[in-house]
Amino acid sequence: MSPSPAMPLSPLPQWLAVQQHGLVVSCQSLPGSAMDRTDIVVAMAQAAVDGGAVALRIEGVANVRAVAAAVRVPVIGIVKRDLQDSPVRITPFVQDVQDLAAAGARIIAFDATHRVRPASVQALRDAVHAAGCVAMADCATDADGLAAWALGCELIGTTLSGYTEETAHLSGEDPDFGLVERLARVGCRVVAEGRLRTPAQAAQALRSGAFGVTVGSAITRIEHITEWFAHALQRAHADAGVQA
Ligand SMILES: CC(=O)N[C@H](C=O)[C@@H](O)[C@H](O)[C@H](O)COP(=O)(O)O
Repeated sequence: MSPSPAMPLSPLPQWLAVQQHGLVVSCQSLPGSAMDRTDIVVAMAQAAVDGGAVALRIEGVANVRAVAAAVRVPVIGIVKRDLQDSPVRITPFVQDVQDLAAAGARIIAFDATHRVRPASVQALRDAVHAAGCVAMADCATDADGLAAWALGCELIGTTLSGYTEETAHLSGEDPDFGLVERLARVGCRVVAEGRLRTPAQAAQALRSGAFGVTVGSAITRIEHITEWFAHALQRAHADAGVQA
């Protein structure tokens, strides 16, 4: 990305400004898992708040409604859909935005990547603002982030780095600290999100210039956490077998 002059920060409501440098916990059960129940999502959300989360990222209108009623911190609402004619999954429709706002989300996140999509980034941003909410643009690249920031989205998430065709080479890698740093350096308000697994990585994201940090799987997806440990044991066992 060619260097560009720092861009002015878009205004942020006071209730969100005070949460700068805080931890957002994404409480998203894997679809169909034993944890995929609204009462469990609410319990995870409450436990995350008790642990110090300043905001929660919640998927699905019913889950957003239940969590927003149960906690005092802001909810970042999303809806995930698997569409036939677009790779965009996160909050693809204007109607999704309106439903999330009605359910109590104060921040609404949506896919802001440059891909074939049912609703433009601008239309989604307009709908978020018309509902009186804060717009979080889930991005994969510098170009996505800069475009969303220029459109007036208040938060730029690195959520989709590693999850698009263009960035697939980054999947399985560390968090995309480079993307956080480059976008923050040119003046974007960045939320680091995606593949943050440890407190040290969360701290590194802040040092890279992030406004806030979102952690999901490493806190709320027992299946993933268990797999990480189980695979580590299998690898250690296999290594020991080779050495024996
Ligand atoms: C790519 C995509 O669809 N990400 C989703 C966005 O809401 C969630 O599945 C992630 O859990 C979330 O972004 C947090 O990331 P991590 O679970 O790596 O901490």
